[in-house]
Amino acid sequence: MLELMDLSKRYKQFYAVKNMNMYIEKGEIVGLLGPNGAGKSTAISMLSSLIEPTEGDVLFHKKSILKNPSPLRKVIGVVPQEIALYEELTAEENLHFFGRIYRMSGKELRQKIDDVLKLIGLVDRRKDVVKKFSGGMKRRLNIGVALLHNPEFLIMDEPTVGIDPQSRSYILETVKRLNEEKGLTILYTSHYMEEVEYLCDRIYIMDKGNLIAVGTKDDIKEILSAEHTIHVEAELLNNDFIEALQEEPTIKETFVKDETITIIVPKEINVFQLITRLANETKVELKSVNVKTPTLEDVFLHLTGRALRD
Ligand SMILES: Nc1ncnc2c1ncn2[C@@H]1O[C@H](COP(=O)(O)OP(=O)(O)OP(=O)(O)O)[C@@H](O)[C@H]1O
Repeated sequence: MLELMDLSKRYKQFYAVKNMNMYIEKGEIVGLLGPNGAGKSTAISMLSSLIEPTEGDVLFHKKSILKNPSPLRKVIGVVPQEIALYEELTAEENLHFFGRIYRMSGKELRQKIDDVLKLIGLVDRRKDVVKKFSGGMKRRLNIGVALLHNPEFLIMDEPTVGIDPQSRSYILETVKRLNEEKGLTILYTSHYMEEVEYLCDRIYIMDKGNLIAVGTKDDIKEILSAEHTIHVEAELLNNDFIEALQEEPTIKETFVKDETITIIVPKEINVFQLITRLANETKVELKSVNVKTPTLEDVFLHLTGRALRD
């Protein structure tokens, strides 16, 4: 349905997106994952024809959107990262305002506003002004605006940033339902691994403007198939232990977060023996050493040497 062909965006000498290739089939939820500044928003802006690429092309049903963006524009809904709502208007008034921009009116618009309010779980709050809403409710209304004109293809730019866990899971469930029940094609960008893992069949991972991994969840996890990801917990971590792990040549990556150390080692290494020895030498009391099923987060760590939320 949609294809990105060697798409690049350059600002002076700096490539925000470089040679990006991607396809999205009808009915899919595709994940675009990457840390802040990876180039996700720039890619989305190009593929939704908001900004022009420096090089490359975007094809919608095999036709370039650069020459003629209107067939795509008619069927996409974009949920921007920034909340775009009028604080002084009620939820209903906001939907009405944006519906009018989509040239909807009368009974059709009233019916659609009712449907959307139900879908985003804000029927009871329809008469409340947006400035009284929590961050999560604003995000949900932001999504509602993008759904007013019955889009076939929904682009969501980090729709769960900075919200409470309930709103987050509500949004994730809504995205799943929109796909399963209404057949909506969705491009979902996030820097949360677990969201993309939960929602998407196919995933593109970006870093510093480049795609660094592409495939199904299983394909991407396969990248780690020759390695184990181990989580090490200690009573009290000390720097000597961390340094010993970092300097150990058989350990590929060492990453410390709170009291847990994650390391990546080739499968053939007897990791329990190794860690116990290093802990003894540096006088660290181990709490647990667990081999984990690799997550996409581990894949990102493996590919870039950095955690996704650095
Ligand atoms: N108009 C612009 N001029 C110059 N540099 C830009 C411009 N827009 C984006 N960039 C740079 O391009 C890079 C990618 O930005 P982009 O917003 O696409 O990343 P992102 O993955 O969406 O991250 P975030 O989650 O922080 O929005 C960043 O380094 C950003 O500073």
